[in-house]
Amino acid sequence: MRLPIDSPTTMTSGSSNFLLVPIPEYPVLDCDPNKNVKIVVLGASNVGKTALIVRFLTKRFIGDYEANTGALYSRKITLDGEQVSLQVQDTPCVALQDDAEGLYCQEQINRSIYWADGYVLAFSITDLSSYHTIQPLYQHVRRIHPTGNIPVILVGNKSDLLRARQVPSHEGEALAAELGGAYFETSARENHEGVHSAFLHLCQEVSRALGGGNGEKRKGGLHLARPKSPNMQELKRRFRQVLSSKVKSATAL
Ligand SMILES: Nc1nc2c(ncn2[C@@H]2O[C@H](COP(=O)(O)OP(=O)(O)OP(=O)(O)O)[C@@H](O)[C@H]2O)c(=O)[nH]1
Repeated sequence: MRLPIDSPTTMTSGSSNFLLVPIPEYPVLDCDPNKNVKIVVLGASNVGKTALIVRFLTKRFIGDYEANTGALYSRKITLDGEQVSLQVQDTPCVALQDDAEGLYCQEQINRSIYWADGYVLAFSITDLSSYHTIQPLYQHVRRIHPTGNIPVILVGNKSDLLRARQVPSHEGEALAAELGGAYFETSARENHEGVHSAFLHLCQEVSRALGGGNGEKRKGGLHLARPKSPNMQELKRRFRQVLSSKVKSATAL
């Protein structure tokens, strides 16, 4: 999902909840690379990748959507008492190929995988097929980073939709153990704390990896341009568009 951004305004229109959320951008150029945590959120369509990011960064849930084209968000956060520059890359969805072995994965996503230091692999507990994309997705990440530790968490989102559950918790836990990461069940819709704990855990893992010997090793391979993302101008343009259409419809009433 891609969101309209850059205004502190909350708007509601009809049945849809249209929340315009400011997510501040910070320059990261002056930052010690070891204090620059880069995370990418990956998963199948509609699992809540954008909702998770927005929940983590703004504590809010938004409910109006547009297919995600891959926004990059920057924040300063405090990790273990230290200021760290955090970048979170949202991505378009990945999908399994017909043989269910390989993945349809846009080049833009490959660049993001290469660029990132930590990985949120997200599925929806209400969508078994989204769970089935995780293993091939992890293999794909592994092909791009064949050596070293890969800080990763597995997130089973939409835990508020218990009646529609298709993936039992123990399957999530088992898969996470196989991938070497922690498992979190979250509801971006209903609960900030769960989402926050999940992202914070990953940030800490990345921060440790960057600070340690392994981090130094990986850093050598990670000096490349940050992935393309819609820039703030584009997001501002969209925000203005949305705002003016809301004003027009309000005037018409
Ligand atoms: N009930 C419920 N709905 C959620 C939750 N998280 C996201 N959604 C809804 O799921 C839909 C998809 O959310 P997105 O954040 O756009 O998902 P995405 O993975 O970014 O989707 P793509 O752009 O297709 O890749 C939206 O209708 C959200 O409102 C959740 O925790 N619970």
